[in-house]
Amino acid sequence: MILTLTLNPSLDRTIEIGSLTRGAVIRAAAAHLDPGGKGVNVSRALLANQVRSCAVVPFGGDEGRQLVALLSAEGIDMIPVPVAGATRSNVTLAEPDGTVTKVNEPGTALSPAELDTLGGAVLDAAQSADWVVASGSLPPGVPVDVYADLCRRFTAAGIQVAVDTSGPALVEAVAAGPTLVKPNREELAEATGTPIMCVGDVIAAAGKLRAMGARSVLTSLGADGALLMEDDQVWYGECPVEARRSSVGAGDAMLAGFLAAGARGTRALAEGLAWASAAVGLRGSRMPAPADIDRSAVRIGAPDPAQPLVSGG
Ligand SMILES: Nc1ncnc2c1ncn2[C@@H]1O[C@H](COP(=O)(O)OP(=O)(O)OP(=O)(O)O)[C@@H](O)[C@H]1O
Ligand SMILES: O=P(O)(O)OC[C@@]1(O)O[C@H](CO)[C@@H](O)[C@@H]1O
Repeated sequence: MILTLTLNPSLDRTIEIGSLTRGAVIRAAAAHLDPGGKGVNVSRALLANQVRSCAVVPFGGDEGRQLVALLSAEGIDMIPVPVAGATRSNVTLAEPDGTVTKVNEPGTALSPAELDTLGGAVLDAAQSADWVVASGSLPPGVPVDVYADLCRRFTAAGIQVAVDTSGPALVEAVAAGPTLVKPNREELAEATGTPIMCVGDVIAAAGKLRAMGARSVLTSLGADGALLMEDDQVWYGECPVEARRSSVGAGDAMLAGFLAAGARGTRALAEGLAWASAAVGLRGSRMPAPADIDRSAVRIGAPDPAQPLVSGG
């Protein structure tokens, strides 16, 4: 079972527009409301593909109750933890060519008592877990080493830990020796303080994260695919998408597919790429089901360090 923790979940509202014009009144073509948050999405993707997962989710206010209702409607196995602050709403403006502009609220602070309750829920549920996935941003007021602390506890107990976050929380978590981290290009560049313009830069930066403590580094690179570094091996892969609709949640789908396929080597990398590309072809932050996933377009091989990264970085 894969347990996910999302300290900062969200209601994800995706609004489909023709084009983004600042200062204008834009008449939306359609709108979608999805349950969101990075760990939540990992659990949603796993559920959609019949892989056992449980999501620990703080929720507050009418928005939090709506989040829990949406997750219940999807059949998510979850441990909802009531908190005082209202669950945030994040808005995506999606254009016909797949370009997305995203506005994420900071979320509301968690009190030390609420954080303790969440930590206890995770520790209890982790007793029957193979993996713990700590994923997403931290709400205001949460100590930056919260993922690192959980990482130390679980690795000491022999439970594998995956972390997908950014900034100081990622740097702190890496130092705690997680089994796996899943930064995107920008998060990797920020964590290592190195510009990332080509595949060789990704390899060097992922090597820095391993030297800092991470055991495996799965770096997602948007339209440029992904690079996996584990032990002394490196693989690069890509999976073109015919019709981009929304890349929101594609990294979460990648992590879910990678974990579902055993979280090591080219088979897991290929599955992560296939799930991620499927997510890009779906509206909003929908997670792919088996019927959405096409593995035939996945290409895996040795990286070419000189290959430039062409998607936005
Ligand atoms: N335009 C695209 N074409 C093909 N694949 C894409 C595209 N955008 C994203 N992907 C796939 O999705 C994966 C994750 O994308 P990205 O690197 O943007 O992750 P992310 O920033 O963590 O996403 P999110 O935080 O929204 O989950 C990529 O590694 C790639 O496999
Ligand atoms: O603010 P964070 O936690 O970094 O990201 C939150 C978020 O953008 O991540 C998911 C996509 O990965 C969305 O469901 C959600 O809105």
